[in-house]
Amino acid sequence: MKKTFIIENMNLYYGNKQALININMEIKEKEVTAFIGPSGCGKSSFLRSLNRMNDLIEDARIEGLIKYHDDDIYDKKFDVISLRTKVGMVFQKPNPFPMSIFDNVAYGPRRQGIKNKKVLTEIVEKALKQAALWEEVSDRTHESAMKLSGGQQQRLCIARTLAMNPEVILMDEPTSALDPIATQKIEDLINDLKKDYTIIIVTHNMQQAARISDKTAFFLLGELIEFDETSVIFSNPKKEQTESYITGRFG
Ligand SMILES: Nc1ncnc2c1ncn2[C@@H]1O[C@H](COP(=O)(O)OP(=O)(O)OP(=O)(O)O)[C@@H](O)[C@H]1O
Repeated sequence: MKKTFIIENMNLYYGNKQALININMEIKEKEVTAFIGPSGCGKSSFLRSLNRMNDLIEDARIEGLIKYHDDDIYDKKFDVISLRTKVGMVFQKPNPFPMSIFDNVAYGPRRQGIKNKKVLTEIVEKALKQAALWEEVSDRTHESAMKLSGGQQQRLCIARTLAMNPEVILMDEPTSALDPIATQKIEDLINDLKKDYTIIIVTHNMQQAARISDKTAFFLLGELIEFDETSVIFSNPKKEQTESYITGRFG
């Protein structure tokens, strides 16, 4: 399988504080990769560095190499806008825009210059179907997205990302604000989407990582302790710290 990201000797600092220490990792195409580890270990910081969302944090600084396919994404000439189109992101708290369901999903394509109503309608319908939301909203796409339930809002945010035709979807604890039924819908959706997309998910929920991911990366205090097939991490980890974490001895 092709490599989507190659990360070499990567360090991340917030001012003087080092949050990630010498990370080396390869992320493969069309796999689900889960990042696990105790609070503050750097999972979200690492996720955000993959589409340069850390650029928005004033004193964040990155050293080392992050390659997306053949390109160094921190190269001065690299096009960050196109990176964020290809590498979309879904956040912990559903964050629909205060506008209609349709306009939420059409927002990105419109900003890319698509104005034709028929084309936009097709994009919106396809994205809502892919996000397993269409059946619930097909008769009210003109209504405010704020009226949807939390789980529906999160699937809408996934549809909004899909409408940009990404290759990778980064998810930062996408179910932590949801109830178990809404969580299961998102997990089913991730399972479906991995046929076509590369998915990287930060989760606090180890059962969730075990259920949905192909590979799992365990982080501790800014270091990548172990990265392997999910079945290996959860049944036969090589490092003692991983074993302690997955058996609930800390974190
Ligand atoms: N904007 C920021 N400015 C300064 N320090 C930050 C910032 N964001 C994160 N940090 C610090 O970097 C370290 C890693 O944080 P990060 O949020 O990446 O960890 P995490 O594993 O995702 O934690 P959690 O699971 O609690 O979200 C922490 O010590 C945190 O305090």
